[in-house]
Amino acid sequence: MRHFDLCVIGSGSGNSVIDDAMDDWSVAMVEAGTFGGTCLNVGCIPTKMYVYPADLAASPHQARELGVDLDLAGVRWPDIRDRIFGRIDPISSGGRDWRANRPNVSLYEQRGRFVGDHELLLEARDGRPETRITADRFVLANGSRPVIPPFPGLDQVPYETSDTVMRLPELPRSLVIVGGGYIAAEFAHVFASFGVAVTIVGRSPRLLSREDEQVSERFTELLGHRVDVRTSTEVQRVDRRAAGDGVRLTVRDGQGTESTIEADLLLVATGRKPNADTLDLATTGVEVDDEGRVVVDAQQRTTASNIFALGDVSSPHQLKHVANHEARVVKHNLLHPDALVASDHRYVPHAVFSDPQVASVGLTQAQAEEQGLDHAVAVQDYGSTAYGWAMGDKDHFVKLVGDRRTGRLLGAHLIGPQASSLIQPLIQAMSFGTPAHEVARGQYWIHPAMAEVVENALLALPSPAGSSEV
Ligand SMILES: Cc1cc2nc3c(=O)[nH]c(=O)nc-3n(C[C@H](O)[C@H](O)[C@H](O)COP(=O)(O)OP(=O)(O)OC[C@H]3O[C@@H](n4cnc5c(N)ncnc54)[C@H](O)[C@@H]3O)c2cc1C
Ligand SMILES: NC(=O)c1ccc[n+]([C@@H]2O[C@H](COP(=O)([O-])OP(=O)(O)OC[C@H]3O[C@@H](n4cnc5c(N)ncnc54)[C@H](O)[C@@H]3O)[C@@H](O)[C@H]2O)c1
Repeated sequence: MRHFDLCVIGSGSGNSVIDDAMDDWSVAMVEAGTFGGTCLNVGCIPTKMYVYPADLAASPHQARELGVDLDLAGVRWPDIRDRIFGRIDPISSGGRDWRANRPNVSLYEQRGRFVGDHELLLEARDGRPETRITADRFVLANGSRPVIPPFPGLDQVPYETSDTVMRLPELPRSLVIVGGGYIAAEFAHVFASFGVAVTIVGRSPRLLSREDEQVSERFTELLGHRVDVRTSTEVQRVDRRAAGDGVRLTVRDGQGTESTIEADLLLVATGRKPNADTLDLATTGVEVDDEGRVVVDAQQRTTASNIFALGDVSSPHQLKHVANHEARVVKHNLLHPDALVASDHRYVPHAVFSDPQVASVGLTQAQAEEQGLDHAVAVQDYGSTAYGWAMGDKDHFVKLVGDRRTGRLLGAHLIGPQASSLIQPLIQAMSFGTPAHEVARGQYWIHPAMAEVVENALLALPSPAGSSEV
């Protein structure tokens, strides 16, 4: 049985753990799926490559209100799809080849599961024989997968998940999406912009229900102008549509009324669960929590010695920037076992790349209230700034929650154009502990850029006595 200094399971963020400083280590990289993991192949990157053309396709509507008549002559789905995967697939295969050819790395393209404390069984696959390996250290970086709810009839009909929907041969005429979170919000924008009749079935009263309530309410309202949004609605069963292909969902709304929704295609977007359960961890001493996540401490150590974990398999955030950060921490801690560092999860931001965009960091207003914090709230409309006038904006805003005592930000919640970029100075302020007033007044803000909406929101928070007004 071959023995390694290090074994990394999962080639997404796990791939970046392997460093030149480990050139004299023998390393096993184990990957059961497409090299590069979720973000590159079926996640962040292809979705955003779809969102950009979707933004273009949706622009005639906004342009019309500003006196510019544009017509959307058409959407060439195969061209959009092939541009995206023509770019991504070679990155995945190039990354795979580069990794496979490193002299100190053995790439096992097989599913791994533990059969002993530090012993992994690699299942036979495509002519590769079943193999066992051992290693001194392991990194569990094997991600998460879509949750498929047990709706009656779902196993009898064809359906898509985010893993498959981006490679469709052609656009459907209609699409029903079950779920009201990130994936539903982003794909609803993409497909609706491309002319598909989209229905979202969400069981919560609002879409993006974990966002600040005001943001989630506004998002639900605005997406509802372009998409048939059914909130507080539960799926009762799923059948094939009577005529031809497609599906029929029987749903029940908040009043208990049953109705049916028919569509060419069904997209299930009801969350992702960690892949910890695929590793047979019972033999290792690695603890898994009630939600199926590998338990890690601040240094990304599991409860078993010399086994680290990172990313979706252990993180409640399920975000690529978090997985990347944790991979840097694990790499450092593998190389410097006597000087361990901790992950910084104080201010984890996220963005939803829909239309409108949503971005958020820190506490919502409701969380600040629940925690009994002495807080102030400022809400600034994009439309109150010069760039907002230029865009004719009537719908979007920046909402800040500030700590009255320290003058620092507790949370920031943006809904509107470029929210994912506009939020960055606010993440920076929170991470470095800069008071809101200092962020606003301690630097120039370019006039009349869109970022003035952030400056004005900061200035709308109460400033500590004696703050500079200059
Ligand atoms: C549609 C979609 C859009 C997203 N958009 C964003 C976004 O815009 N921004 C953002 O921050 N995040 C986004 N995410 C989330 C982000 O993709 C994930 O948080 C991130 O990719 C997780 O990285 P990871 O390294 O933990 O796991 P992965 O990248 O999933 O890597 C895990 C790898 O392990 C392999 N594996 C699993 N089990 C085994 C096993 N037993 N043996 C061998 N190999 C195994 C898998 O095949 C996979 O390749 C999105 C996710 C999805 C699904
Ligand atoms: N822009 C981004 O950063 C981005 C984009 C896409 C995905 N992601 C990551 O991927 C993860 C998965 O995305 P997602 O949208 O699937 O999950 P999500 O957790 O954002 O949303 C899941 C939705 O499904 C609903 N749901 C769950 N079980 C259900 C059931 N049985 N019946 C009906 N509805 C049900 C929930 O109420 C929720 O609205 C996200 O949590 C996020 O971390 C991130």
